[in-house]
Amino acid sequence: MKSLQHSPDREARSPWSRHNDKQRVTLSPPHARVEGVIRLAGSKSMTNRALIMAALAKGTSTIEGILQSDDSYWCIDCLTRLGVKVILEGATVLVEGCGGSWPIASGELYVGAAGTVARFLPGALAAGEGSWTLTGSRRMAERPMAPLLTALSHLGVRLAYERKELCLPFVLQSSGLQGGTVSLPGSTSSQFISGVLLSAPYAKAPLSVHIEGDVVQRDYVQMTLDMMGMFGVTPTVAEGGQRITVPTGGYQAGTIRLEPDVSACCYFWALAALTGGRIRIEGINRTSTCQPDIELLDVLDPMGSTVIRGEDFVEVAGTGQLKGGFQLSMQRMSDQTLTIAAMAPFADGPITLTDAAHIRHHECDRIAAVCKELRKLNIQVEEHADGLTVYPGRPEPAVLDSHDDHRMAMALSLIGTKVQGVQIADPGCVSKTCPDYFERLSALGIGVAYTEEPG
Ligand SMILES: O=C(O)C1=C[C@@H](OP(=O)(O)O)[C@@H](O)[C@H](O)C1
Ligand SMILES: C=C(OP(=O)(O)O)C(=O)O
Repeated sequence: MKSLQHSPDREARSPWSRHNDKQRVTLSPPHARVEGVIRLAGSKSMTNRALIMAALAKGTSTIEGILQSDDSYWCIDCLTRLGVKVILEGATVLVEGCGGSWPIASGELYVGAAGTVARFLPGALAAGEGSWTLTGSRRMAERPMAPLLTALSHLGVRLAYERKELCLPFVLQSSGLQGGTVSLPGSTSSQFISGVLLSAPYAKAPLSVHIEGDVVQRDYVQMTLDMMGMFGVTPTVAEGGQRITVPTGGYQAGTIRLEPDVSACCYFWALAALTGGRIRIEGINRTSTCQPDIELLDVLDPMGSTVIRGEDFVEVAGTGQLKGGFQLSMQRMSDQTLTIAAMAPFADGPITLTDAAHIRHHECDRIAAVCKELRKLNIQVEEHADGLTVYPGRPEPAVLDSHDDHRMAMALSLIGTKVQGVQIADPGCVSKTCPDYFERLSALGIGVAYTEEPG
């Protein structure tokens, strides 16, 4: 096989990762209708928010139903290196909070490829006193950090960059956060805003966050506010959501149960829609969840699937024939751009996805990457600055590059559930958020065969 253009950064794979000895996975369509009732691990976004707030809180918190993946591993690893006791019992963690004062006030912290850790930890560190070096994966060192770091320096944090200004790696030195007002944009990532908000209860005076302009995936900011409430802090939202003021006082420990990861659920609902199968996912309530990717259901429905929203489950049943011929803004659920792009060749009309320019700064340039891989399957695609148009077609077998991106691998694998001979390089990358993805596909009747790395 031709060598991969994007050699994976295996250092960012955690002990919770699997299949890093596999060069490729070959997928095959199922022999029978895909049917199943499944329960997935906790949301990545909720897990890392809960871990960080529990670590800052006063007292011991119990977090039930966490995700065990690379992103949460590196979060726990950083907190442990800061001297916080994190005890894992199955999918429950007990976190002995430090009350805002980190027991180990220096050292090196590696955030892996996790945007949530890279963007949430600096503020949390700055809430206490100390000097730490933050490093991350090759890609994380390229991903934007500037608005967050500029805001933190306005709040009194000192930052010294080791390679490139306003990027990882850097040394962060803090003697506590000032209060007052800080302005920052959310047009590249909502995580900058969440990162400042999570630290704000530890500022020396009330902190008011002024958001400049639109926020991509704004619902993740709401998730941050909702979860701050679970740890006893209630921010005030004004000016149509553009100003958020956080009282001082810090978090109180608590016991919380996390929802399943809806972003991962979406691949299984998409699988049902694509193959004419039926997948019920338990533990999720369509109306109460704070995870924005739930809106994929509102796309699968008009695309021709039946969506049943129960009290504690969501079920999708597909007909196997998808409707296309529409344009859709992905601003609120941009992590699902790749999922819809992978389904689109099987629809009966072109699908245009827009308002997702910021996903060029995710685990890879997702717009360029998905266009490139769809073209390898001989699918007609147009790349736009903020999205893409995918035309109906018959995908041909090909070896696809996952670009060291879990969502590229998970979304492109869906094509292999319809077409024989689709191969995905570096299947291990799914461990960023869903280490057991291929085992779950296999349990649902999809053919999953691995090719080992040579030598
Ligand atoms: O706050 C969060 O947990 C997330 C916010 C979003 O990032 P951006 O706002 O950077 O797009 C999303 O893509 C990511 O998977 C999780
Ligand atoms: C963009 C993503 O992750 P991160 O938290 O690293 O930004 C993602 O999971 O799709």
